[in-house]
Amino acid sequence: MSNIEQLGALVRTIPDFPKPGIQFRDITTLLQDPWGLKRIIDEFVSHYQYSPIDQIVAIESRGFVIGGALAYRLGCGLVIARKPGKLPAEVERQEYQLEYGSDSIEIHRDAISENDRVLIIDDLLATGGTCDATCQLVEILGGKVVGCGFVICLPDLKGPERLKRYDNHWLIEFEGD
Ligand SMILES: O=P(O)(O)OC[C@H]1O[C@H](OP(=O)(O)OP(=O)(O)O)[C@H](O)[C@@H]1O
Ligand SMILES: Nc1ncnc2[nH]cnc12
Repeated sequence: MSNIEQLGALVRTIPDFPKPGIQFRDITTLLQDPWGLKRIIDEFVSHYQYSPIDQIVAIESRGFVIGGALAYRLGCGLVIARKPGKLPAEVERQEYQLEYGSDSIEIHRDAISENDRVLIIDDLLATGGTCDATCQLVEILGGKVVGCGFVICLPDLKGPERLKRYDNHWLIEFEGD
């Protein structure tokens, strides 16, 4: 088995969560495996180590875990994009549709400076709504999105098409969702 196949085998699939018909790809089982956690961070480091990045924007909530470890390894800053009402200072907000509902995402207005080179990190790319909204927030604040990185992509939900204007990278794919 390749490293990537082994990583995929560490992801747990929960049928009908949080709604009937959704196959929930649960990365907690991957994160709690010492080899798995190190492997995903090392894979991202080797992909992004020569890209000029000022800030990682990590998306709530599982994106925080990966984004935090990666920002430490790449020596860049960490900005958190949060669900509404969680950030204490002035925010910019975008609404978006999810595979299973709608939501909004917020970022502190002073977290991104003009021309900051920003890498967006999340655990999973499904429809791309969450990441697209986050990219828009970064651009409204004057940042440049240099890439979007995910542990998992569900290509059938067309996230890569929605984000085709960006340089997207993911480690594991699950077809048929
Ligand atoms: O590509 P999309 O269709 O936008 O879906 C992907 C998003 O959905 C999940 O988060 P969720 O909204 O479940 O929130 P959580 O991480 O806080 O549990 C996942 O962690 C991504 O952020
Ligand atoms: N199928 C899925 N599994 C885990 N997180 C998701 N976010 C959106 N769709 C998801």
